[in-house]
Amino acid sequence: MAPFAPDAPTKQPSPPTLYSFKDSDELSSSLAAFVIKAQNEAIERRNKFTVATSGGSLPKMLAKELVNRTDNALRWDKWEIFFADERLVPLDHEDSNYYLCDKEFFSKVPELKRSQIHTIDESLLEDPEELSDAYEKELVTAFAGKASVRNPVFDLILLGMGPDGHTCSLFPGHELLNEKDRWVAPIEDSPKPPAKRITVTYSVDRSCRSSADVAESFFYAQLNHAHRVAFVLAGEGKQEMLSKVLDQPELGLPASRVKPAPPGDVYFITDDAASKTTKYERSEFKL
Ligand SMILES: O=C1O[C@H](COP(=O)(O)O)[C@@H](O)[C@H](O)[C@H]1O
Repeated sequence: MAPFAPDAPTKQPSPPTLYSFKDSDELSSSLAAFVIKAQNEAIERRNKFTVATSGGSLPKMLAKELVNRTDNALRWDKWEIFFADERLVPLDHEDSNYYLCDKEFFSKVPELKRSQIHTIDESLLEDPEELSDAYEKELVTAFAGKASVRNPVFDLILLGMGPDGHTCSLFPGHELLNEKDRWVAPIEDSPKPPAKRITVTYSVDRSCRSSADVAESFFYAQLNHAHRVAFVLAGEGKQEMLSKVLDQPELGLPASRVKPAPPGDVYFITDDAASKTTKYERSEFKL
């Protein structure tokens, strides 16, 4: 399979694809099939699978059909897991996205080693800037093998969306929506507690930092540089905001701004309760 080579910046991102399923069971089994396809393509491409996950309602829906499988479809040894956002609390704190993912998902997969899961550095909790820089470096190092080369492109980014349209820890109207420099940024005034967090940013336009990177003309990362980005949303509580995000992208809500550079794609994988009111066209789920 050809390596990911983002097209010229003049090419427009593809519109989102909406898959809607009758209930949460169907959503979870289709999500598992979607993840396995992304995994298989990534392994064929680079012999590993890099995934960024979120907290909130996602880990439970993700785990439902991924853990305890008996069909050998999952190649856990190839997974490298990162966090699309994280709260600045100890990793065993119940507000931690790692803690939640571990409780719902990782701990149920004995094949997954702790070294495959890239968590924040707990020793830096008192210094959000430092911690955020360290996590960015962690990401760069894991992707490129050395911190001086910077070209992470996630194979899959899994996102949730809050009732205000926030995704990761990117909140409506917040200055971080315009962050063009950092791939991972700290936020200390999150309107949803806890206030201190880090988040992956969009950072699509500024895809290089050093002149060497400029010469290396495709050099892409973050939310808008991934093979696949998937929002996973279930329940009536997501209905109103999903309609706004899909039907009124001009509102510029944080979730609407996720537009991966071609050939990356963005998907909304929902149940019918969440997608009930959107007028956006549903696509037939085929892999
Ligand atoms: O604060 C956060 O919220 C979002 C959405 O959570 P959900 O419970 O509405 O699914 C989540 O995606 C993010 O990781 C988390 O830090």
